[in-house]
Amino acid sequence: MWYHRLSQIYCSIQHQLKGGVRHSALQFPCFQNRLLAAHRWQHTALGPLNCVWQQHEDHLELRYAGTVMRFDYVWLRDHCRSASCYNSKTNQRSLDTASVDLGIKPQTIRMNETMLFLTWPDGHVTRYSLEWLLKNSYEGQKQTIQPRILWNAEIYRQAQVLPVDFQSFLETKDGLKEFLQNFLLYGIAFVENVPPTREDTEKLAGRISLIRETIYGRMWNFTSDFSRGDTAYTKLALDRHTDTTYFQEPCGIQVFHCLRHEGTGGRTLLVDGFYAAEKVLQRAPADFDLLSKVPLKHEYIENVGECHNHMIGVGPVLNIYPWNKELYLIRYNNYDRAVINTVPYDVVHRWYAAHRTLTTELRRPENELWIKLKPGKVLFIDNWRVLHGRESFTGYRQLCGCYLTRDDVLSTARFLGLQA
Ligand SMILES: C[N+](C)(C)CCCC[C@H](N)C(=O)O
Ligand SMILES: O=C(O)CCC(=O)C(=O)O
Ligand SMILES: [Fe+2]
Repeated sequence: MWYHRLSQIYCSIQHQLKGGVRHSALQFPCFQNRLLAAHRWQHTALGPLNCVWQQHEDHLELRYAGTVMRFDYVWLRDHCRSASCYNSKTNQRSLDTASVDLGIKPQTIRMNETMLFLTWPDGHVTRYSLEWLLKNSYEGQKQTIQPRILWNAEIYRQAQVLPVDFQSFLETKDGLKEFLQNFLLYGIAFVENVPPTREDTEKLAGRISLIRETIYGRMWNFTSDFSRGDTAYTKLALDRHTDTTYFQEPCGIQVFHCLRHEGTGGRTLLVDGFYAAEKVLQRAPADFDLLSKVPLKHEYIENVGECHNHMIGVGPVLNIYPWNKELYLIRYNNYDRAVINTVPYDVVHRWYAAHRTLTTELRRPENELWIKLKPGKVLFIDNWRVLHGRESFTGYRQLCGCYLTRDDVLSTARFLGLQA
């Protein structure tokens, strides 16, 4: 499962951090059997038996805080945090990994209540805190999933997520943190009382990230003048989609600020793509699997005025981390999807069926959140998760905004202590 409810996540994190479960080796029947193995289980000498370990031919096995972890010896040597192997001022490795013997084994292993000590054949000593190992092991990582609240219109409305005030966003750490927490949980967040100018919108963006300059510029201001060869620059309706699917790395975040609209229509549609994908996973797991495996191209070809652009991005609709199956990016844009020539005809047909299943979920009316963007209210959209669209409109409508680099937004969130 790539998705867990928030409470479960917090629970398991707390559980890990506090080392909630402390077992002795003998409480586990399977451990008794393992005692018969060539290498015997060892445990910490003093106090509660909260950690047991066993030295195998090619790895070290550790049971700590209810988790069985297995560490490759080269890995243990490579991650040594001693002053000569790791520069803790720059947080960079100094050790030349290529100089580590791939058959390396520790000469001695020792442990106290909180630390593991390994002495290597050349006498070098590596120390690890058990908490660090737990946090950084493969087995620990498998359990870590970005906390998210998947939503449909009802869930989002019920949550009554408040917009953050412009001043508080710009001037207080709490305002910024609240905003980012909302953004991470829901994939959308609002700032209100923003002066309706491009400069103030830019100021907002600069508070959390670098602006990602693209073929559309840095800050863009657009209206229905067809100044660019794309439907966005018309009055036509746009079905739900994610942007810049034709980049090798689609833009992480999109910022929208409607500066003016004198006319009718033009409401914004938002749909949580991860919510829809989860429904596909539950109802048709084979479709989910296919959507995560079939690579597709998206393409942007523009030859209007001075603008000559030809972009191609390749990747599946659903992108999941291979180690924990967590969904992290959805690429969905039927306008910009290119010719499918990456898979044979029979797979193509199954892919169309899977795409239909996802589209059905994305189009369920109860999953649609419709809002009218107004001057002063700025919307941030996680373009890797939440799809946007718009109703057709009449009259003069001017939108400004920008794309943000995802790395920088997440970096700001982490700096504020959020899990991102
Ligand atoms: C936001 N802004 C008007 C600058 C760009 C519009 C990009 C539209 C494109 N079809 C896509 O979905 O990526
Ligand atoms: O006009 C709008 O509200 C949004 C258009 C759009 O999808 C875009 O600019 O990416
Ligand atoms: Fe768009």
